[in-house]
Amino acid sequence: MSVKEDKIRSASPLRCCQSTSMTSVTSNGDLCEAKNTYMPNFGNNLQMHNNNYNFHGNQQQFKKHKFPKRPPANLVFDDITYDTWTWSMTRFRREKKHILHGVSGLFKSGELSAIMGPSGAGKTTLLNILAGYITRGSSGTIRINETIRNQSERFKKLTAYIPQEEELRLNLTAIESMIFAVHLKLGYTITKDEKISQATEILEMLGLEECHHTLTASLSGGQKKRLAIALELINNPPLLFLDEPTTGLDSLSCSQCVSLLKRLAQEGRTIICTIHQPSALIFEMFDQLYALADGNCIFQGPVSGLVPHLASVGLQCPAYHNPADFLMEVSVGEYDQDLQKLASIAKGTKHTKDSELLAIADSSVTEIVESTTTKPASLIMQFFLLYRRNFLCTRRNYIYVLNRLAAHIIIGIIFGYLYRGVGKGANTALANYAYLYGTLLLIVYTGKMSVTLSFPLEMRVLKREHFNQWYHLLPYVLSILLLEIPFQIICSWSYIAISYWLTEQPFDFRLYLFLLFCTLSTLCAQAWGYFIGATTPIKIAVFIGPVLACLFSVFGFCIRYYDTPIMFRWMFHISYYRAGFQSIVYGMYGLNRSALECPDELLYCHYKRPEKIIQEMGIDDINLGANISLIVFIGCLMHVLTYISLWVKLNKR
Ligand SMILES: Nc1ncnc2c1ncn2[C@@H]1O[C@H](COP(=O)(O)OP(=O)(O)OP(=O)(O)O)[C@@H](O)[C@H]1O
Repeated sequence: MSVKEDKIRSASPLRCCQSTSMTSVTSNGDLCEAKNTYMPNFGNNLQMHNNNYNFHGNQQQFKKHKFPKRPPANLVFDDITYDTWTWSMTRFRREKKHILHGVSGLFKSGELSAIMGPSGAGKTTLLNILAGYITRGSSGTIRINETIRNQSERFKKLTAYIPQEEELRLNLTAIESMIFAVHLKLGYTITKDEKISQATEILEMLGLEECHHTLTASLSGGQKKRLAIALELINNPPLLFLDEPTTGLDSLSCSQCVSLLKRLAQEGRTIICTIHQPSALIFEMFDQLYALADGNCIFQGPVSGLVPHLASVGLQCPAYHNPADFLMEVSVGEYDQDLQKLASIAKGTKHTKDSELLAIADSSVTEIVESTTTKPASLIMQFFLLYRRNFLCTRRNYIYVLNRLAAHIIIGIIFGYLYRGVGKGANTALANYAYLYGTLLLIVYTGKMSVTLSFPLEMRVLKREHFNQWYHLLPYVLSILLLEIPFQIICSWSYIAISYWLTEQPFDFRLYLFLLFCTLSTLCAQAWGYFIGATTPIKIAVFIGPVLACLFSVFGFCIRYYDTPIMFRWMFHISYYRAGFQSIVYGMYGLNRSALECPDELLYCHYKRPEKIIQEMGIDDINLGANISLIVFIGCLMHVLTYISLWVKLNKR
């Protein structure tokens, strides 16, 4: 190292990080040794990073794509607390847990700010509260410029939140994801060509031009992260929150990601992210630092001020030490420092921050909201876009689709073969009874379980997209249902077509009754599946679904109404399975069906007269209309309950 370089290093405010790597990236993304790039002050360091972390030469693109200028949105928060209740396994009682202890601070527009602290310090919790992603359990005030933030839509329009797991649609390519997002977010405000060129430009700006046609599932961790950012940049929000954007990335992708965020901040956005333990190089790229320990703020200010601040309280950062690591060590108590004291010193600096804030000329929130001329898609357009997107994803996932269809066809052949010809004979009436039960059980299971298991996975993407104002809940739910319902009907009918024919059931109006009740029952089960999937964690959903199906299937098949203990008779009345099954059996053997065939070699056929079956099963006086109403009512009720629970989950966090 030259004497000159040595001098430069010792002049750096982060002089304890002399071990900083000097590697950089060329325009084609290769790692190489940096030449004369280390700058002694933070303003110039940015220059260094801009030179080093050039996303495949997309600097020009960064300049080319101009987002409309929006007024600055500064975020000020005061006395934020967050409490939650936990269950103590040792004391067997609920206990209140204080996670944030009245933290205050300021994040300014045009700056890239980091919330740092050891694991469990409350970083994600604070970020979520500031972003509005968590509302319950917290207190304190959050202001955007001078306006106190509440849960109204206009504040949500100003922010974008990117969770740690990006939660992207894995079956779409990068450009498809962008184009759907552009359509949803910008509606009819710009032409289709403008939308496509905007999507392309943003992707190029973020160094994803090579990945236009790559499925999101195949993107690398860093590319996924950049795609998640690109998707949220479309409507140009002035405030961007990112939860651990660098976690899981290698050092190169990490630097690219932070460098990108820095550039976005320099365009006037307020960018806040949590970060775990950055390298010295990445640490330097942040403008502001907000350090947390045990739910208290122990430092807030420019990154360059950290080492001098710690030194002023007697915590000398050792030479050759990354200040970010040093901060972590202090935060976990390795230097026996009283963290409460650090917290109270940090609180003392708050007044300076307030006066600083007053000095920044603020625009009102209304002005910021009105600074964009774009309007999102209408509800109907949202529905069609989401429907198209789901259709595309389902088509791409054709293995799953084919498996589901094939399973119904194969089981139809197996069941049909096992029970072949049982539909017409008097001596096989009980076997037919078992076939009818098995058929209903199968389509109830497949209808329910296919969505019970897939819906919890949907929830995470739904949460991110809905929170970031991509669409409303109603078009989303309708777009899912109107794709899933026809598919389930096709699957059930494929099974029925094969097994009904093989078992030689009557081909008259009874076929239509059979189809009607099978279809209603499978759709009602599907509605239950959505409800269970939307309200319970996946581990519970996998057994709750089958248990409920088994429980309700007992009524009507294994046990008659009059044999059921009085205390359980209500289950008879609300069981859609019972209603479906009894109606199917009634349709098969009631309604004046003529005598069943009794083979010549048999002297006596107990069920030659079909009404005997329904009399013995105690279903000779059922009301088909009432059963249809019950199944339809329960199906609709479940959809309404699913909608309400989703709404609560998305809006009352
Ligand atoms: N809903 C909750 N119920 C119980 N405890 C919670 C809840 N949310 C957060 N916590 C607790 O609050 C503390 C802070 O959590 P948080 O996720 O904010 O930490 P963090 O600093 O982001 O940690 P990490 O870096 O490991 O992600 C942790 O001890 C966590 O267990």
